[in-house]
Amino acid sequence: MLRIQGVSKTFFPGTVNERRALVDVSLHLRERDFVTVIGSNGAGKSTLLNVVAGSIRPDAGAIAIAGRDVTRLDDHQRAAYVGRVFQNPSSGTAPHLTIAENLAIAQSRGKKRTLGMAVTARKRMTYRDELSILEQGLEDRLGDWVGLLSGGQRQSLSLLMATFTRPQILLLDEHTAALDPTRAGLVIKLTRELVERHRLTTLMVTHNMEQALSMGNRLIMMHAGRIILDVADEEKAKMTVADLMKSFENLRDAELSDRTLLQ
Ligand SMILES: Nc1ncnc2c1ncn2[C@@H]1O[C@H](COP(=O)(O)OP(=O)(O)OP(=O)(O)O)[C@@H](O)[C@H]1O
Repeated sequence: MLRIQGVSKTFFPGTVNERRALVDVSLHLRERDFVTVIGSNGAGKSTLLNVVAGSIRPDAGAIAIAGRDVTRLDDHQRAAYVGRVFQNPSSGTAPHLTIAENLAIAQSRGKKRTLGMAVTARKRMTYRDELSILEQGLEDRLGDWVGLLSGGQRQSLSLLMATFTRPQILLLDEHTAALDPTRAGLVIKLTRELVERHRLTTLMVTHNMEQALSMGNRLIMMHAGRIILDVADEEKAKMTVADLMKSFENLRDAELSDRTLLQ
């Protein structure tokens, strides 16, 4: 479903600010794989999602979604294939438009902008049905501005919007990190339900080890632009937070000894 082959990305190459964000990364997701992505700050997790979404063009390598090479398509051209939810609840929704208008935009994603953007009575019924899945009463607030919603409600709406057109790939970039634990829990429950219901293939970045272990069928750990751990199925099911912490500690130790060697 998603094939990332030998992808590299360096920001500001050849300058003092050079950052090797991705180094020859290859990753293949089968249909309905749900992969959680962990790693320390600056490991390359968001850049990985950005190159899949098309908002960053890699320096080398190729990306194919559902068998189609999308490497040269920009993010607008990939919108029909990719749904995305960001960390900031404001990023996925338009605050000065109503809930119904936001959903109409989501519905038209990846299609030519036509009269289809109008919110018809029939569409309102569909939106009501879809919103009721969130169990937050938003189905009765179709005409409310999205800016009036709480962070958790906006993030739930973002998730619904990202999955509205049943994308080939769902990208979740720390989408619960800005929420309090109760709201984060609700959004995680909703994530599981929507991924299951629409049989989505998903890449989810998180700093929460428990989330990374309890969600999905596969986990990858990134460090310095590379995938350094890739576990799936039973092997993943057996892993504990302590195992993951140990992997992080080993990395730190290895880095410290590298630095000592360089001195
Ligand atoms: N647009 C950019 N311009 C310059 N450097 C960037 C840009 N985006 C990312 N980087 C750099 O690339 C490296 C990887 O960043 P990235 O945001 O992918 O890491 P991350 O694993 O998502 O980190 P975090 O957990 O802190 O969000 C970092 O060194 C970062 O400073």
